[in-house]
Amino acid sequence: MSEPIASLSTVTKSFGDFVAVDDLSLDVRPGEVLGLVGPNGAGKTTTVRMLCGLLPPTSGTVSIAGHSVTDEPMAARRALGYVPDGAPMYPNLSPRQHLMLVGRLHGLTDAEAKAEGERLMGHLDLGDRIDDPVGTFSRGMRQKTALACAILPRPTLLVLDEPLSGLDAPSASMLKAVLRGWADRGGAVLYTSHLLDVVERVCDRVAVLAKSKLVTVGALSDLRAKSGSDGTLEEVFRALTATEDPEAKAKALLG
Ligand SMILES: Nc1ncnc2c1ncn2[C@@H]1O[C@H](COP(=O)(O)OP(=O)(O)OP(=O)(O)O)[C@@H](O)[C@H]1O
Repeated sequence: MSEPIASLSTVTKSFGDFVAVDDLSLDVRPGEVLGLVGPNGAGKTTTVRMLCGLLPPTSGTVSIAGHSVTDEPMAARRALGYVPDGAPMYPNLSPRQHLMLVGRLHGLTDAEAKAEGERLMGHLDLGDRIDDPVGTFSRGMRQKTALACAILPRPTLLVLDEPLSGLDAPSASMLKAVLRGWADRGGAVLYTSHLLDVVERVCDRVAVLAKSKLVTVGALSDLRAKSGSDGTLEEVFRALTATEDPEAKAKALLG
């Protein structure tokens, strides 16, 4: 099997006495969209932040494209495009300024970043807003700008944390096709989401985290076999994470 594009190896992250990610080993393989799912507080964002070099692991190692995220952060970052949840950006800067910054960080010339940035923003229906401050943008517009910044340098690995939130239906459909196309062209995608129907349709493999630990990782058929459920990813997820029936919970909540 070919070398993984990204690896977390026996990674643990503690905040004081609390272990947020416990002894996690996970590979992202070339050509795949890997889904990362789990209940609220399971440790998904903490895992993604460690993978992207934004949070140092307490123990274990993380690498992207063969480069240690802690020892060779610049080389690892050059292989990575990251769209964080909520896409925090510099409010006073325009998409063009963000794209130029990203371009410089990744060794593109300003002319290359300008041309490619304009092309991407045009396809994202934001060509006419490329010089406006992102602080004036809607959530979905910021999300699209963050996506353009992430894919501008054509990274080997795309990491997206809940990327569909805020996108309108056509934009969400386009993004799903982009993820699939990215992987089909030899890149890799780590995709974190609570939208299990989308994860089921887009991802080749799914990693299930619960209570800081990896419950299992595999294709939906593997997860079905492991859970003993023959149903949708949502049903498999409930079985694997021992989540209560939502209807019963809603009844209890309403009293
Ligand atoms: N900086 C921090 N300090 C203390 N605890 C933290 C910190 N960051 C995360 N945690 C804790 O780690 C656990 C995992 O959080 P994380 O954000 O990774 O979960 P998640 O799976 O992304 O959840 P959600 O689906 O709700 O976004 C939570 O209990 C959270 O309170």
